[in-house]
Amino acid sequence: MHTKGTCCCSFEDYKLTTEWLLNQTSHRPKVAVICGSGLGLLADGAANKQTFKYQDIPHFPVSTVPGHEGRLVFGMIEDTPCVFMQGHFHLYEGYSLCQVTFPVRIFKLMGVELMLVTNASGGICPDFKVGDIMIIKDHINLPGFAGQHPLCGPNDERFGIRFPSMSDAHSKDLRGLVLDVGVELGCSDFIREGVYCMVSGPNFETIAEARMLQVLGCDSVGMSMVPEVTVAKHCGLRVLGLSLITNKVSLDYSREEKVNHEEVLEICKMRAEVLQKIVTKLITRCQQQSINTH
Ligand SMILES: O=P(O)(O)O[C@H]1O[C@H](CO)[C@@H](O)[C@H]1O
Ligand SMILES: Nc1nc2[nH]cnc2c(=O)[nH]1
Repeated sequence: MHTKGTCCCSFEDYKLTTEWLLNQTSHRPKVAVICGSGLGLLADGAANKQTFKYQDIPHFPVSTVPGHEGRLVFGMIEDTPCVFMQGHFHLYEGYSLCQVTFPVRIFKLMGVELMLVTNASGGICPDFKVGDIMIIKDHINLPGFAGQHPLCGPNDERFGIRFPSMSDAHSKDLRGLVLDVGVELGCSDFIREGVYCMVSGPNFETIAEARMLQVLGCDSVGMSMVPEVTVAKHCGLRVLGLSLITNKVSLDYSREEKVNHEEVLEICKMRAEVLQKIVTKLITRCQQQSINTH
């Protein structure tokens, strides 16, 4: 399982990792939060924390990208038991999509009902500003169009059906709730909604590629999240994605600025605190309204 580039997770692998974790912790999470680049501190608000390094968890891939700590943190947000992934996995690291999405099925087997995904992305929509938080309304699975899809291969009915619908991948109720939370926290002026496109990376877009994505209806672009959301939806989890706009994607040949990962991490640092408040309030509101259950 630690070998890169192979698609090799059996039901027994998922079960073994789940049982190992459940034997090591008394936490029984209902909500999973995947923290994107530079956003690991979303776990800081949790109480009663118990932390595992990815390298110590059987079958877990390890993080290789700066800004991804590589730790699984269990903890309570008020009365809700949660698990946070401080760092997630990418195709460009050399992992198969089976490895990239491995934790999602562990969450399912542990009893998680709701998955929140955060990430960093480049803004394509001309109205977006650096620092905006985009509620993901929908996504485009560009690698999936070329056969790089986490559900390719034999379907395991214990997780979900062969041909799952993705037309409601991103929960409408939860998207509405983020808008309400934004008003309560006084930050609705930088909360947006839009379509996220996944590319494999690791290079940032050429101008021609960025223009193509704009024509396709993409509001932002990044290198993650879509495989995890697809696998989560396949196995019946509710999903909400929040993408921090860390840079404006160049659509113009006369523009001199070039994006880099350090700048991405800098913007994440600037907005992590407010994102943490949104995530915490959202989880609390879900608990109050019991909308994290089906
Ligand atoms: O999607 P996350 O991992 O948050 O980060 C985004 O930022 C990194 C590039 O700077 C890439 O990993 C891209 O996907
Ligand atoms: N592909 C891509 N990923 C990003 N992650 C953060 N910014 C960007 C971007 O501009 N393009």
